[in-house]
Amino acid sequence: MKKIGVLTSGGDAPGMNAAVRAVVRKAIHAGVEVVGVNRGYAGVIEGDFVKLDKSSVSDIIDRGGTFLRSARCDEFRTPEGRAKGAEQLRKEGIEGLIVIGGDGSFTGATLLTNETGIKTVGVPATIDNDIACTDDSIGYDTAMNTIIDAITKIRDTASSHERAFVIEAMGRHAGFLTLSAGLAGGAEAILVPEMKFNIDEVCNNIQAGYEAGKIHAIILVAEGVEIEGQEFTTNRDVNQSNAFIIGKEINDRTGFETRVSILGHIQRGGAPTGRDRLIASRLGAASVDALLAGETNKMVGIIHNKVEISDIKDAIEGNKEFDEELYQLANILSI
Ligand SMILES: Nc1ncnc2c1ncn2[C@@H]1O[C@H](COP(=O)(O)OP(=O)(O)O)[C@@H](O)[C@H]1O
Ligand SMILES: O=P(O)(O)OC[C@H]1O[C@](O)(COP(=O)(O)O)[C@@H](O)[C@@H]1O
Ligand SMILES: [Mg+2]
Repeated sequence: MKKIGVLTSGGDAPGMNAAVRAVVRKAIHAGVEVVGVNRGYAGVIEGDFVKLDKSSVSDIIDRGGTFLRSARCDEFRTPEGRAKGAEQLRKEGIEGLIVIGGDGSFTGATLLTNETGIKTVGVPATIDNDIACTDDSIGYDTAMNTIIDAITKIRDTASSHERAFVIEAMGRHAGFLTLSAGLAGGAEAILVPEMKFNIDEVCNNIQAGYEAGKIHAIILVAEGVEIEGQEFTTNRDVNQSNAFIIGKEINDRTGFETRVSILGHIQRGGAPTGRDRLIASRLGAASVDALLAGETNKMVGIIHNKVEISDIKDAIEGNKEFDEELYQLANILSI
């Protein structure tokens, strides 16, 4: 392989830049040319390419977002869009493509490979950490720390005013981010889509804490939680968020005056943590190794602190196991 492409796709995640940097420098080290694709699959279809050399990735290891920019591209969901994309890649001489993104981006990658023969390797990057075949995805650790920081700040004002706060965290349909941030942030209650909850029980626990002298209560809620009788909503329409319904219940049933805080896209930004820079560097480099070894339809991940290569199909379709033990521990420690 003489020339490879790299793109970032789907929701951006802190550490994507560090991953692109690793791809570029590892490939050049191996004597391979690298082309950056701007704006994910939209750039593939439009042929929006930029040649990347070692210096073009200087000063980005510490920057949030993605300098290649990202997109959600509907045209790539069609076979015609992907055929157009493959034509652009071939015209540019790109023989293999590294896709840094989430499950949706990987679905696009595997369809591109199966339909057109363009080789692809995925690098997991999403704050949601909802991808199987890797313990962590790039961006998750930074987002977790952003949420913890928000909890700490909100707890200050919650205590001053003796209030309860329902804080909504991202994660689409998954509660991984909420669980880890809620445990590490010391939330009084953690509500995630993977675990059924009883609003009476949640309110009783909060009320018991209030009566025992607690002057704050933090209820961390994943955006994907479902409440019986309510339709699934995400924070794209904050006014529909289930966090408001939960907040009203808590306000009305406990002695706590309650406020709701939707953290939103603040969770996607900021300088990546050391841990995210490390896994981004390791996975970016490993994706180049995999592509140059002739692999395709694969994803590189980190399992038990070792880089592992998996079939991308397993990463997309595999159910990432929710850690119920950790959830139980969080409940015990919160009371
Ligand atoms: N089923 C699909 N078929 C083809 N392409 C897809 C599919 N799902 C997602 N994609 C492509 O990947 C992009 C990113 O996916 P998305 O789900 O938005 O984010 P993420 O990759 O972070 O999960 C989409 O905008 C689309 O271009
Ligand atoms: O930025 P958008 O398009 O509003 O999407 C919000 C969604 O993207 C995320 O921040 C990240 O999800 P992906 O990594 O799968 O794109 C989700 O947590 C959230 O539900
Ligand atoms: Mg996704």
